[in-house]
Formats: sequence, structure tokens, C-alpha cells
Amino acid sequence: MSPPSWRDRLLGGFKKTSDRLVGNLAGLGTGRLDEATLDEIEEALIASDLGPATAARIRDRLAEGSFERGMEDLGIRLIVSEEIEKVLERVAKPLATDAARPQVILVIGVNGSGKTTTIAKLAAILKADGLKVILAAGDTFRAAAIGQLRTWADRVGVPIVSGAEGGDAAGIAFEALKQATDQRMDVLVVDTAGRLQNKRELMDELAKIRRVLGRIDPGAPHNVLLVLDATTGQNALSQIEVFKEVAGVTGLVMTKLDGTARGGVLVAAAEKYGLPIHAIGVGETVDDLRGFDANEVARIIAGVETFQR
Ligand SMILES: Nc1nc2c(ncn2[C@@H]2O[C@H](COP(=O)(O)OP(=O)(O)OP(=O)(O)O)[C@@H](O)[C@H]2O)c(=O)[nH]1
Repeated sequence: MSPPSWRDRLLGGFKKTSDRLVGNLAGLGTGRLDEATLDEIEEALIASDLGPATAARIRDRLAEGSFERGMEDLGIRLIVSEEIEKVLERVAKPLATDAARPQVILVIGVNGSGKTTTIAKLAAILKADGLKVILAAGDTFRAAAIGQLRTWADRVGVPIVSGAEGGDAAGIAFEALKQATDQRMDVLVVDTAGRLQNKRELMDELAKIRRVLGRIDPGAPHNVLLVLDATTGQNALSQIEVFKEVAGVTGLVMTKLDGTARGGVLVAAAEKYGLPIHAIGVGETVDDLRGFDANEVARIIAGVETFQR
């Protein structure tokens, strides 16, 4: 049996999010859209994690129009879809891999956000594109994290530079960039520890990694990717806030969109921060991470695809 297509994985992944949104909106559009109904719709959209600004814009658009009898549900969903698409199309940007050689991608995010898996998926994608990729196990805080990344490196078939648990993460990043340069690698992906208990410590560690990388290449790191777990809903937004401050985030990857009804937070993050969202994760296999098409994802979240299927 061939594996499900990316589109089917997207449909499956966003199912809970879409069901929640559609469920929240169900029955609201019958009859005239009076102020009270518009308020209810706006609240339903906020309850679906889309964020207040997008919800308010959708409310304004709905207030302008009227729907053909019997077509209210689809009419509302189409407008929701169009507004989500406008927000997402500004940020849906694939990760450009021609910034430098080697291009250094620093990957940050709290523990459990899916960082290690994302690095593995990213390495597999870049390798499939014909690029020479090397990894650096910069999360030296936990031995398990180093081992896990090594296992993934072996599975994907890319080299890895690692050290001992409790070792100096910046030292490993430096050594990895040296090797990447000597071996004419195209891309170096650096894992980092994501402890948030102590912001100062995290900030110091990330600043140190940046400093040592900069000694070899003043432009490095060329990307600072923040990995976010969508299942944490609004909490993902506060993580962007913190990491933007401590690490100068250049782009986002949102994972675990398959296990959650809170996928609307993708839209809220795009709306609030406008940072590029390079890829989304809808499962645990190497194939489950990709850049995305704003129109397709918007239609899926708003339940237009399933309505018209
Ligand atoms: N369902 C689903 N699970 C995912 C996705 N991405 C990662 N995971 C799972 O989430 C769990 C945590 O992922 P890791 O990659 O280990 O997360 P991490 O941020 O590196 O965590 P630490 O190693 O604890 O720092 C693993 O069981 C992954 O398989 C995704 O897109 N969908």
C-alpha cells in the first residue's frame, strides 16, 4: 500500500482543528447575520485559536455580505478560508538554502517541542535535494538528546558532531562548523537545549553559540529556527515572545498539527508575529514535515475542502 499523499496527511492532520472550527460555527449563519450572531461567530473563531485580529476581520467581512439561503455554512467557511489564506500567504516561505556555504541553521525550542525530530526531517529533505548536510548535537544537557539525534543521523545517513553530556554546546557548534567548512558541507544544522526555566542561562548559552559560530563565519547562524508544538495552543505564542527576545528568531516550524484541535494557532502566530513559517509537521515520520501552500491549508482549516469533497 502506498503511503498517504501529503494532501491526505494534511487533511488528516488538521481534522481535529477543522472539526472544532466548523463545530464552533455550525448553525450560526442561518437567517440574518445580526450583531449578536456576528459576536457569536467572532467568539467561535477566537475559541478556535485563530487570534483576535483575524477573527475581527472575518466578522467585518461577514457583516458586509449576505448568503444565499441554504448556503450559509459554506458561505461563512469560504470567507473564513479566504481570510486565513491572506494571513498565511504572507508567512508560508520555504527555507532558502542558498544563503551561504556552509549555511548554518540553529534550531531552538523548548524540550519536547519536536526539535530533534524536526532536525532529522529537515536533514532528510535537504539531503534528498542533493545537499551535503551535517548535524551538531548542541543539546548537551541530556545524554538522551545526544543519543536520539545520533540515531536519527544514522537513519537519515548524515554525519554528526557530538560530545559528552554536560559538555560545552558552543564548543560542539564551533567544531561542527569547522568540520563543515573543511569538508565543504552545504548545510550545518545545530541542535540546542531548550530549557526555559532560566531565561538568562538560555540567553547566555545561545549568545555564546552565536559568538563562536561568528568567529568562523560572521554571517552564521544564517537561520535561527524556532520549533513550536501546536498542541500547546496559545502557549506557543508566548514561546515565540521569549525566544524572539533571547535568540533573534528568523523563522518558525510548527509541529504536531496532527494531534491537536488547536491548529488555528498557526494562523494566530502568523498574524501576530509575521515571522516566516518554513514548515509544518503533521506526523512522526520523516515525510511528515514540509513547507505548505497557504490556500490549501486555509481551505482545510476552514472545512471548505471537506464540505466540497
Ligand atoms: N504527532 C506528531 N508527533 C511529533 C511531531 N513532531 C515530533 N513529534 C513527536 O514529539 C515527541 C518529541 O519530539 P522530539 O523531537 O524528541 O522533541 P525535542 O524538542 O527534541 O525534545 P527533547 O529531546 O526532549 O529536547 C517525539 O515523540 C516525536 O516523535 C509531529 O509533527 N506530529
